[in-house]
Amino acid sequence: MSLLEDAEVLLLDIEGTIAPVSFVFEVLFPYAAAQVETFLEVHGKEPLVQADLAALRDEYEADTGRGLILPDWSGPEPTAATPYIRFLIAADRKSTGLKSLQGKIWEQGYLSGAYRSQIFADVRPAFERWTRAGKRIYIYSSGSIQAQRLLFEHTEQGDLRGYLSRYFDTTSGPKLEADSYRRIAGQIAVDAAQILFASDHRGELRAAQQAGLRTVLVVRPGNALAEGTDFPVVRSFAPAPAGDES
Ligand SMILES: CSCCC(=O)C(=O)COP(=O)(O)O
Ligand SMILES: [Mg+2]
Repeated sequence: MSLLEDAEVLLLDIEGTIAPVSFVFEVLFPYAAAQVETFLEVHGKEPLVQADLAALRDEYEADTGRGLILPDWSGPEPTAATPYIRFLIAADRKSTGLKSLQGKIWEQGYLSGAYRSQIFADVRPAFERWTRAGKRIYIYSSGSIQAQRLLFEHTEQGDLRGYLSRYFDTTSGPKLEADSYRRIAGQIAVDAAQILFASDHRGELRAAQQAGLRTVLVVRPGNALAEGTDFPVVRSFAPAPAGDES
C-alpha cells in the first residue's frame, strides 16, 4: 500500500501538492498585486484590514531595521502600503499579515468569477476515497485559513470543504519550524507519528520530521524540486497500482 493510502491522518500542503504552483504564481499573486490598491481604497479603514496593515507596518519596520531596500511607505492613508505589499508579493513572503490581506482580496476574485481554483485532477477522487476509508484530512498552508477555505470552496472539481477536518495556517507558526508541527499535532490531538505530512518543500518536510511526523515529498508537474533519496516520493494522489509501492 502507498504511504498516502496507509496513513490514518493526512496533513496536506496546498501549493505544489494540491494546486499547481502556476495557479498561485500566475493567477492568485498577480490578482492580489493588481487589486490591492483599489481594495485598500474601499476597505482600508475596516478593523480587520487595519489589523493586517498594523502587522504589515511592524514587518516594514523590522525589514527597515535589517537594512533592506524597501519601497516608500510614508503616507497615513491605507493605500500608502500598496508598494510595500506588492514588494512582499513579488518576494513570495509568507508573513501572516500579508497572507491575511491576500485572503480578503482573493475572496473578491472568486466571488466576481475572475477565477476558480485549479487543483490536480487526482485530488477530489483521493479525498473521496480517503474519507470512505475513515481517514482524516487536514490542510497546512502558508495561505490564510480564509484563503484555504475559499480555494477548496471554488475548485474546478466543485466544493471540497466537506472532506476537510480542519485548516492550519501560519497562526500555528511558520512551516519551516518544527514547533509548528508539534502545535498542530497537539490541536489534532494525535501522536505526531500518526500524521503523514505531504509537501513539495524539503524544508517543511525536515521541520515536520524533526517534530516526529511522517513525511512524503510531493513531486508534481511545475514543481521546482527534484526527487532525491532523502524523503519518500509521491507523484500523484491516485492509489499505486499493485506491485508499484512508494
Ligand atoms: C491558500 S492558497 C494560497 C497559497 C499561498 O498563499 C501560499 O503562499 C502557498 O503556500 P503553501 O504553504 O500552500 O505552499
Ligand atoms: Mg507547497
